[in-house]
Amino acid sequence: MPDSLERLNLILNTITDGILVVDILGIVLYANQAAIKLLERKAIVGQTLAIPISTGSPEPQDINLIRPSGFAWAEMRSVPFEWEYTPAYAIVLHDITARKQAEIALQHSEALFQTLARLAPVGIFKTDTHGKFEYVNQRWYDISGMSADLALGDGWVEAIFADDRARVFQEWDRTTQTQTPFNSQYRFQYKNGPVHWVIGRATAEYDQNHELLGYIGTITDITDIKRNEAQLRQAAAVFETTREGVMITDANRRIQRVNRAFIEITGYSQAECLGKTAALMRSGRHPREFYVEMWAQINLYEHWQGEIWNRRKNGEIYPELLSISTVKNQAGEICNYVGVFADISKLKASEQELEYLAHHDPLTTLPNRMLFMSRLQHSIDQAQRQNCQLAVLMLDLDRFKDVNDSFGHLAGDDLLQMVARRLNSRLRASDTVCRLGGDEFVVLLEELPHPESAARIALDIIATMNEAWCLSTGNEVRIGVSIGIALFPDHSTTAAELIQHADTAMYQAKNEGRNCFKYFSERLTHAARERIEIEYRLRLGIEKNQLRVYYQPQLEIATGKIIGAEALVRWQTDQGELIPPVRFIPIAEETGLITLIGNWVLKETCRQGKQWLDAGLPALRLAVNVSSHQLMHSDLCEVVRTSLAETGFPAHSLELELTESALMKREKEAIEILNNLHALGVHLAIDDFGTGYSSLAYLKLFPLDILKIDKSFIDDIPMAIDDMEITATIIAMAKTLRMKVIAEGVETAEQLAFLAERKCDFYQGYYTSKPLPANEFEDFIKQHPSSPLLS
Ligand SMILES: Nc1nc2c(ncn2[C@@H]2O[C@H](COP(=O)(O)O[C@H]3[C@@H](O)[C@H](n4cnc5c(=O)[nH]c(N)nc54)O[C@@H]3COP(=O)(O)O)[C@@H](O)[C@H]2O)c(=O)[nH]1
Repeated sequence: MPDSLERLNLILNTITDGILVVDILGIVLYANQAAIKLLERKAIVGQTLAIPISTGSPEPQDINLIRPSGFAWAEMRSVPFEWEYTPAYAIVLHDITARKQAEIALQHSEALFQTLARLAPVGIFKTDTHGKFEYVNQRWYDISGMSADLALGDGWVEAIFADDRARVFQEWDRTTQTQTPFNSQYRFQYKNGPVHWVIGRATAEYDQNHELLGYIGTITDITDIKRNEAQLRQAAAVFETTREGVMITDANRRIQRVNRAFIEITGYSQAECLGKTAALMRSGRHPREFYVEMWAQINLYEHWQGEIWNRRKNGEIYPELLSISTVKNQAGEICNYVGVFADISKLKASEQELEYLAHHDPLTTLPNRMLFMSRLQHSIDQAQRQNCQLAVLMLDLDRFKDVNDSFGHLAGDDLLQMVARRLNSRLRASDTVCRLGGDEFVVLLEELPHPESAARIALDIIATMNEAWCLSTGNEVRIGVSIGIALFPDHSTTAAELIQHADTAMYQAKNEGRNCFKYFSERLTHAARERIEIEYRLRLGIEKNQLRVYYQPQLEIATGKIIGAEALVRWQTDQGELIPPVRFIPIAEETGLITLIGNWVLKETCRQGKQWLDAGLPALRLAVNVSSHQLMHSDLCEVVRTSLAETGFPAHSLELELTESALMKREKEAIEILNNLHALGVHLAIDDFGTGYSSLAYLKLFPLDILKIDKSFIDDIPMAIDDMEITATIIAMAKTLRMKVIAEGVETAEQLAFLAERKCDFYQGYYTSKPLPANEFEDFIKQHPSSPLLS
């Protein structure tokens, strides 16, 4: 390199721009240090360059340089000139890489901003230092309703909802004055367009020198959130203020939330329920199957509604009308169950109240006609199934009108209430008393033992009504009652007809002079009156000591010896009439008088027996009848024990005759009583054998000594082969059981001969003697110490 070039090179190497000399083919002829550095090539002279060496214009041109370390930018100027006599170009390369990169970054950032501003879900605005809008994005327009050109400057103010404008200005002013961030909720509405709630945020923007450039802000549309908030507030208000209890559970039915009404109804606090299941309130009134079915329905139909009994915290059980619904998540899975319920205890109570009012007489609170008819129908159905009798008694008060007319309706009402109370107190709990209206009452008697029993109750009612009545006015009055009686099934089998017949009978009673009863049929009225009269007279007769004991001899068939007698009661009236037991024993059994009579007969027989023993008569066994009522409703053992003790009659000389039906009524109790009696030493006989359903096995259960063949089997011997076979069988059976056998009602020698042939042990009957008064029986024994018949 010549000196001049050397010096030029030294100079050019001090320049920061790259200097190149290239020939017209682009081969580098010279490069200064700055060019070598810029192009990042060491041995560049002699090489070609991939740059436009001649632009044809002296104007600078930005070119892109490809370097090992990457792209670079240079501003290139090229000037043609002659280098060592050869045409060439002098090229100056000014490194503008940093500026270019900044420009590109700015372009990218601008593009990015535009994209973000376009896609952003928020409205974006930019203002100058005075708050005048310089830019808004599309979303800002969507929210505000105002186009960008109108919003610029102060135009945006028009888009603020009128009511919020003053407040927004205030807050914006504060932001500009204090240069603190703006953050406010307000509304946009432009020209009656839709209202949009927004959260507006803005912050000041500064340059590198901390000079205020303006403000950049966003508006976020929160209209939906506000709407949801409002709906949630409404739902929360409904949840908390509704009178229905609400319970929300998770998918595992664990309680998550309850409302105030729930707490008030159940008594459980929120904390006491959380995490528990609704089983907390189970009443125990529903079987397990009820809940299984309920949940099956919820799972199938996603809903269940029904009435359910639950238990409050204080233990009270109450009815609820409950709806349970499922709540599902977006995946369709159940995430909650919601139970809404109303406490319907008051509703139920008023329903019951209405039900009560519909079926009861408000004055007396007695059942009314409607309820009576339904109970009567029910009783008829039951009586039909159980083959029972029942009676309807129609009652009409006598002289009630006089009380009303004389003392006023209030006194009349007072009397009716008292009548209702007295009727109720006199009747059994199973009987139904109802008021039909006015002074008419009707009574239903169930499980009537005997048709005449109704008459007895009617008489009791009449007596009760005839007692004095003290009105609230202070007056004492007397009334009567006429009663008509109709019987099921004798008079009718339908409810309506029974009422009608009882009504007819009641009018007949009224026509017959009032204060009396009448059956629907004359025959029954007559029979009932007769029985009632007998009952009345029997009571008197007992008091007046009119009962007698007759003795019918019992003989040993093989020897003809008198071995004892059956004691049989008789009732001898003052007039000397001898009333047979068949006429009064059934009535005595019905009324319970039988116990009185039976106990008397027992004691009298023991007394007489002892007297005969003391008088030197042969030892005889005296048999006394015991009725089923006596067996079950009195302390028979004690009565027997005291009778024996008080009279001194030996127990082994006493025999008690019990009927099959009496033993079969209450088997277990009967066995115990008989065992106790047997332990006393008395003999026990089963009376009327063959008329009931006794079996061999059954007889074995009782400690019986003697079996008495019923008269009905003896009557037709020797004509009735069947009866003879039965009698023979009974005798054989008794022998198997090691029991003695006695036949009753023996009236003929043929009957006796048959019994003797069949080895029957004893007999009694008119063939030898009718039942005799004690003195005659004594004579009989003395005259007939033994019978020569079979000897
Ligand atoms: N609980 C009580 N029941 C008693 C008592 N006294 C009697 N009765 C029962 O009354 C029914 C009728 O008794 P009665 O009219 O005394 O008749 C008895 C005999 O007189 C009668 N009899 C005896 N032999 C003959 C006969 O040859 N012919 C005939 N036509 N009648 C005859 O049988 C009756 C005895 O019956 P039973 O007791 O089954 O041995 C009767 O059921 C008595 O039981 C009493 O004090 N308490």
